[in-house]
Amino acid sequence: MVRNIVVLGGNSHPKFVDSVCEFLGVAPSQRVLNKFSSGETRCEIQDSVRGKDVFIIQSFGVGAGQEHVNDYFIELCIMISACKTGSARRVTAVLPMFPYSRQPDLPYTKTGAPRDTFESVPATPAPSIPRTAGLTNNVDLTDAIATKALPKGAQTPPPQSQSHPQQQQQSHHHYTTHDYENPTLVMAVQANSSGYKHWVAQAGSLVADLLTCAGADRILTCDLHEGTYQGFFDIPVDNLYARPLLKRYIQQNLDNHGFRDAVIVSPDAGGAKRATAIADSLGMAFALIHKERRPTKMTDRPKATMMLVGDVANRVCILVDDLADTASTITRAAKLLKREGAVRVVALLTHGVLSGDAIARINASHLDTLVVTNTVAQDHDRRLACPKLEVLDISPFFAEAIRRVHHGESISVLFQYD
Ligand SMILES: O=P(O)(O)OC[C@H]1O[C@H](OP(=O)(O)OP(=O)(O)O)[C@H](O)[C@@H]1O
Repeated sequence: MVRNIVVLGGNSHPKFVDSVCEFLGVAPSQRVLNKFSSGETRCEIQDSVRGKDVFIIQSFGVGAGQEHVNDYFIELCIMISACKTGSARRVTAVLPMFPYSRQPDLPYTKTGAPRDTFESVPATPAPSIPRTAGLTNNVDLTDAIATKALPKGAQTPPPQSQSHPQQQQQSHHHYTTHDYENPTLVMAVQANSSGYKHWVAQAGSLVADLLTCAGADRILTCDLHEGTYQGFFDIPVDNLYARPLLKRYIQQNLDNHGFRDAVIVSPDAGGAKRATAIADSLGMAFALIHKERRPTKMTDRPKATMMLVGDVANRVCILVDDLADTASTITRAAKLLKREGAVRVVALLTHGVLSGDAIARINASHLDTLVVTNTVAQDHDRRLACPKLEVLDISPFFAEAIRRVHHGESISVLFQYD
């Protein structure tokens, strides 16, 4: 039983909140969290938080519609703010899965360096570039300067009416971060028909700022897509690892196949560090799938091919990654591994977002088993719909981390012998 602590839950993952509270030996505090008919969130904290150490748990899976992630985020901000104005001593936002940390602040080309988004057309005024004369002279200087900024001999971009249909449909498209790999969309982002380079929003920084502005004193989360995202905050961020849980799964469930003969595979270069950490600590082999996007000729458009680095023939493959959203990364990887001779493919992930038709994709894929933790709610219907899905309970880790934060104890010690 932990004293002087308040645990509140948002609407995203009530089972997780109950489970954490059970481990801590406290009851979840009472609150009203619903919506006005206009869709605005209404929050009322019904237990006193004055002078208390408050932990607000909110996760970020996808419910029936894609809009849930943003709804849950606003809920969290409002709850934080309500506790601060209710004189809480400290408010820790507990986000088992952190939204928006996957959106890079600089969109990357998969062929190398970040795209240069610091330049725009028209360019930032400089001595060699004429300044705009103001908004009252009816001259569209945007087009004039854009034309001047084009290299000699280059074609003027087509007028708006002739733009590619895909560009016109962009506002209705449900984006994934894979869109940074889609040459058509990337070209549309880089230079639209008016010659203006679209400014890509720095959503990651904004989300960090919003949580801090709402009044969060501390963040507790797990397996951030980018570990460096912690640096976006000027409050402490504790980033837990699901690694011990995933390792235990490998040791206990793949022993019949001799887990040391299995191969840990990272489905893309971005997750290689995460996957090698597990492979190294279990003394297992490692393989990497590399997405090759370089055109072979100057005139070729970039085309994705997946390349396997490592030997998987006649072996069990364990794909390790932080998350599956549309599940296309792990299903494409599973197909390649089977083609290269893998006897069984198991995917071990921290966050099973599984949005859109991910479940159908997994069911139809070469993947034999998908193991995720419950940082994102995996309801009964989803488990029924996907017989390949297994769920590991990570709530005891969070309960222990909350207890440690409350008592000012070390969090890193949790992973010392990992
Ligand atoms: O289920 P999916 O929709 O395929 O998404 C999952 C993939 O997306 C993320 O990586 P991302 O593609 O953002 O690239 P990175 O790892 O190189 O940052 C994540 O690490 C997975 O690999």
